Amino acid sequence: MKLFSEFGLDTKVLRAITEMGFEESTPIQEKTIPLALEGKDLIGQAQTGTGKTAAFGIPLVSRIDPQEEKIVALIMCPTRELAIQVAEEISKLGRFKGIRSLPIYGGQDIVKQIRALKKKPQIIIGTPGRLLDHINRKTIKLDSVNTVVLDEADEMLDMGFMDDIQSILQLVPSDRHTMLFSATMPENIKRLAKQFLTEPEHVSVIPKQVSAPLIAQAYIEVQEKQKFEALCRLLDMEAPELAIIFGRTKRRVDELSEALQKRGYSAEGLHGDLSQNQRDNVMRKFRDGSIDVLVATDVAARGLDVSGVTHVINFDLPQDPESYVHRIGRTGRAGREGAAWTFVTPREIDHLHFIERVTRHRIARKPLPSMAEAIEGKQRVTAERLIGTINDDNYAEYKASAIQLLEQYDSVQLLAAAMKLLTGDKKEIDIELTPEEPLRAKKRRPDVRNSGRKMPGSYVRDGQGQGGYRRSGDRPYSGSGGGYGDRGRRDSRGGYGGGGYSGGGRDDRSYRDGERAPRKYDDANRKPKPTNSDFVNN
Ligand SMILES: Nc1ncnc2c1ncn2[C@@H]1O[C@H](COP(=O)(O)OP(=O)(O)OP(=O)(O)O)[C@@H](O)[C@H]1O
Ligand SMILES: [Mg+2]
Repeated sequence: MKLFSEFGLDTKVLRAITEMGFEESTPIQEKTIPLALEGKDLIGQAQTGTGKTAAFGIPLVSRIDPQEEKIVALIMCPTRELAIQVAEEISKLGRFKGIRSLPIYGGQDIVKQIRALKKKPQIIIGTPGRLLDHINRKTIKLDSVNTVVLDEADEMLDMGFMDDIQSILQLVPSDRHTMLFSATMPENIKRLAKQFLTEPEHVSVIPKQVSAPLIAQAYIEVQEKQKFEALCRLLDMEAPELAIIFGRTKRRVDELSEALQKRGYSAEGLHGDLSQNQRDNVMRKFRDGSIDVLVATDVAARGLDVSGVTHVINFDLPQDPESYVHRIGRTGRAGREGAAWTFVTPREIDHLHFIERVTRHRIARKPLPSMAEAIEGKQRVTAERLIGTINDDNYAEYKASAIQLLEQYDSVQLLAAAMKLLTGDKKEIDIELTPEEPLRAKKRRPDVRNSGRKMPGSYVRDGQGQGGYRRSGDRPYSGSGGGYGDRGRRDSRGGYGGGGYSGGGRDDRSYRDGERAPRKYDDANRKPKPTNSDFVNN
């Protein structure tokens, strides 16, 4: 592994990298940074959570002159949350060099964005729809842009952004430097690359061998009606530090987050029908740990990076294998371990096997956690909280009443009652969710093992990656259950005030969660590929 100090980077950029806690480059960074520093066009593919953002971000900020008063770089992302997150990382990287960057996304007050644009950012990070709005209003001009990055390009095309991306790229001078990152390389991405990239270098670090996965994958077979109880037991047993739970539809996400709250969990929902303010708030709370559970549609499946996410739970099976890989890739990032659990109803087992075949990874079957395991988990966490409070030594004012109580009651009795209170147990509250229909494969799945299809590979970690690029001072994730109240390092990304009203609203396309445009692949040579239309929501 190459150290960042060995790339010959500007000292200010290197300082920023060091302050972010990075020492060693990840494989995609090692390959991409030297090429991009030279201005070579490239197509990058690497597993989830392996630092693709810094792979393009570092050379990007390195090549920009802080004196520049025009927009010289443009980064396009599929979702608003991702635009905000990438902007945050770019701003950290460019901080000491004095680089100005700005996220531009739908749902945020356009007047506020226009005001921010007056501060002359050099880098714009945006979703295609809103970017085009600004271009049409002439509040963003692209004639000085010399670098373009397309992050999650395949997802942007799947969302129907092809026309917007093409219109935008046609406005950027053609002697630019272009970098395209994509999890998969379907024909439409190849075509886009051919049209807009110049002799691109293809940088792919997707190991073929399945070994030493950092994400432990398991599934539980469960009836639709039992899913919620199963979820509560799983959360109790595993005691995640932070968890993301994926539901199939917006209604599902709303019902599920509400139900979890009723049962005493600290959970909130995220989907495309919420206002931008609500979305920003939920993400902020999740990032700073004021909620432990994020319930989301696939809008959160791609790219989101929140440190401390130890668990991903697929409450509903995802539509396709790609979605599965991206969803579970929200954990097990940057050399850390993670756990991914998937609920499968009996009628969906075939679909699960299909996902296993495409991802070339066996998903272990696990039994439904027993009531005893759930209780044990919950009590362990409660005990840890109590002990943590003792260690903090900040409870003197409670001592007098404790002594008084001990005169009247037995100590075990008292402590047991206090623990019951602390667990916040609300098992007695009945919950009923609207059932979702099972996902089923309509016809026999083709064997796609030999289709040459490239999956983003969190499931195919190369064993050596383990810990190879852990941040300095990081503590490895210590198995399930541990560390309640010990949030470890947590990015305090926040501070992105969402505006009120949404302007042009073109981006709304990106948030049709659960009803995304069907994927189109027209490469005659490819083996049949799953498309959403292959599955029936019957
Ligand atoms: N060299 C490094 N050393 C340690 N941590 C790193 C390094 N590079 C990036 N990271 C951290 O790793 C995490 C994942 O990075 P990033 O979000 O860029 O991954 P990604 O490859 O884009 O994943 P996805 O495919 O899910 O979008 C981030 O928290 C980032 O700060
Ligand atoms: Mg990413």
